[in-house]
Amino acid sequence: MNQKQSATSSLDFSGYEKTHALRSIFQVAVNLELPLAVWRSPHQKEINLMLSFNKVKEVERPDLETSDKGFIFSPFDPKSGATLFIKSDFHVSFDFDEIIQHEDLTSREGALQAEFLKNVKQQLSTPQEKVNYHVKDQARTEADLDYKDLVQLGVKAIKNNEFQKVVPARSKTISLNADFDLITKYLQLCDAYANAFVSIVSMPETGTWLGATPELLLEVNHSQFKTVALAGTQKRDIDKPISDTAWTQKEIEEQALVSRYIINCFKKIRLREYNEKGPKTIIAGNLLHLKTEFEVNMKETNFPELGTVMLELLHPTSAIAGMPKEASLNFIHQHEGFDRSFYSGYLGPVQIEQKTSIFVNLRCMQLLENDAILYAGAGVTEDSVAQKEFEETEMKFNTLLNILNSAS
Ligand SMILES: C=C(O[C@H]1C=CC=C(C(=O)O)[C@@H]1O)C(=O)O
Repeated sequence: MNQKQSATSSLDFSGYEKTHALRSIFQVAVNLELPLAVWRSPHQKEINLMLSFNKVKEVERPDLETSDKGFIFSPFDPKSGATLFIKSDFHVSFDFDEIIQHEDLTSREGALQAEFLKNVKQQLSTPQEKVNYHVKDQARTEADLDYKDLVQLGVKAIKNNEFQKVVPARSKTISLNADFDLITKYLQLCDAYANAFVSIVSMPETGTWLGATPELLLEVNHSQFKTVALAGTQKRDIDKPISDTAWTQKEIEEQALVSRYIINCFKKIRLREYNEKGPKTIIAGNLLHLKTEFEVNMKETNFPELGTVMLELLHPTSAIAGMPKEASLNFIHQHEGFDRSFYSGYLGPVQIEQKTSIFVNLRCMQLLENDAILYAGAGVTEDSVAQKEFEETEMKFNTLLNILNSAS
């Protein structure tokens, strides 16, 4: 029988630089083929590393309220793969220099933890410049249709009244610099994008994904529920105050469609009491977006399972699929021509101190041995110009490329 035991940790990180400790734990987890996630929430300093001493779990229908503590990682399309859950068996929180650990393990997990801790100690005393990460070999699919042609096809379908909006995406493969180090780049992303959710998800089943997303899908913090409608993109001019930003009619409508989608989800469950704030301009690294926030008090509305219900209704939102959902998804499946995999899926920590924060996996890339695949999409409406949407995806790639190409 697997008896639960509360293992006391024998790891002492004092005297080690935070980056070195993070690097050491990451390296040992990968060596032991453990699934792990690293994240830094928007506007926080603290970096979290969570791992499981078990294989990642497949979840058919996430139940956020009754879930174990862990990290959820879901592809865009449920048909392309299951939603995965890394149960938290070990969670280190790098809060400035303080490191907190939580464990509650079975005896098998405890034995693996002992090996893990022993290896981390060894690794801590070894100077290290680079970490390895999980790589999943995969057949690379290149889209048949040129992106601008795909956008034009979308505009034509909109003019034909097939749907109102679609968000076609593309991918781009780049070579990694010979001195690429995942942890160095991760920390640079955290510094550069204070208001993004910056993450690494690495496991044998999915390989390694790195991202800095600006888009919250949903948050449940005690009894407070939040979601946002994020859309409309322009390049940020750092010399200009964001209050001076002007948006075109096309961008205003594109974002309003995402807000309308969220309000329709509330309508479906007869939820009438919500607070709506916005839209306002927000900074997302090198870009600006329009954002409206929606908040619900789950106690006052007597809706304790709102997180789970809304996760099912919201994903994929019209910020990544289109409006109406079914027709735009059909278009994407029929014409996009490549597997989005975990791009525009969702990810985030679940039930950590009664808080769940799930983000849309944007501005992300999948790391291969020597290459990386970047992903980006753009919201297409009746007034879209193909060249502009193409440039927008290039700007979205730059969120990561600016950091990848910077000196380490
Ligand atoms: C689909 C992406 O962004 C979405 C989120 C914000 C703005 C968007 C836009 O303006 O098109 C997209 O809807 C992406 O980054 O790949």
